[in-house]
Amino acid sequence: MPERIEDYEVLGIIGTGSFGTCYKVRKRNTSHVFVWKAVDYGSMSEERKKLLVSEVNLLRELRHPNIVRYYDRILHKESATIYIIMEWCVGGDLATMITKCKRNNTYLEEAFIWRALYQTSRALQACHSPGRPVLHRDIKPANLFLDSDFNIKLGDFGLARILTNAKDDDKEDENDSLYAQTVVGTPYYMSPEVVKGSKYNRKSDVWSLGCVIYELCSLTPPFSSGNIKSLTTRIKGGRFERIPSHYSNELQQMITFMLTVNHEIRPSIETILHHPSVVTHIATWS
Ligand SMILES: CN(C)CCCNS(=O)(=O)c1cccc(Nc2nc(OCC3CCCCC3)c3[nH]cnc3n2)c1
Repeated sequence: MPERIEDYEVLGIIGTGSFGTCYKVRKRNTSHVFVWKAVDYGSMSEERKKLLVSEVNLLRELRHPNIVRYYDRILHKESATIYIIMEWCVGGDLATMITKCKRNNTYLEEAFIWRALYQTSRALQACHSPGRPVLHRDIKPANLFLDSDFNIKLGDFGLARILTNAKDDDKEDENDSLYAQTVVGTPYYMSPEVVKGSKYNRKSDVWSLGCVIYELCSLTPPFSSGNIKSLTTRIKGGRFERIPSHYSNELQQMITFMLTVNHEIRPSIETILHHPSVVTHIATWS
């Protein structure tokens, strides 16, 4: 029996993402808490709607301990809204965690940062697997969530890409780079190759992940500026301050490796997961 929106009780709104409104909901018959993202598809063209439904169906197949679980979708024709039902991540997102550290003048534990690197890499490995290259395109702290055991959950798969364009279906964006279209804020995590207009590729996710891991250490992104022009110049230059001195040289070297400007020599996710530093740190933790 397909689910209906009446099966859920809305507990509250938690915000609007790059594509729709996000609610915390409780399923009436089990009391389990979920998130649903309500997306208005009323203004979408027929083919965009088909793309959206096929993308959401694809997401339901993405089952991984470090990827936010997509459970189901409810097509509410009366309001031309699709409700995407997802796992509620009780620990919130890394952007909020970084903000709290800045406010309290505290730094994150190095062990947590290695774990975040490992778990996010495992999530990307699942997306980069040859069978189904679902490139993420929007790796940033606000898209990385935490469960009750502080495990990382990568969220907002692909959706941002498809749904951000949904609004202006009629007009094509002048900048065709899909990544640029999905960036709803300042592109702090955009890779040099995408800045230069090349196609987004698996190594672009590695660059963005490098920026996120840097930010978990320094509480600020490796490349920032007041305007996009100088930000993109800094990204292409690839130079950044060392992470705070209490973090190990090993972690500094791993981040430097991921932030290699030339994507051809930048490590792949596989290289990162098999890197001796990662293997050593994960062994001490697990
Ligand atoms: C940085 N801020 C904009 C957001 C801070 C975050 N606070 S919050 O939203 O209340 C909060 C507090 C505690 C837990 C959670 N859990 C959670 N949040 C999601 O999305 C957040 C939402 C995404 C669109 C933009 C607005 C925020 C999930 N998506 C799938 N599973 C999710 N689980 C959220």
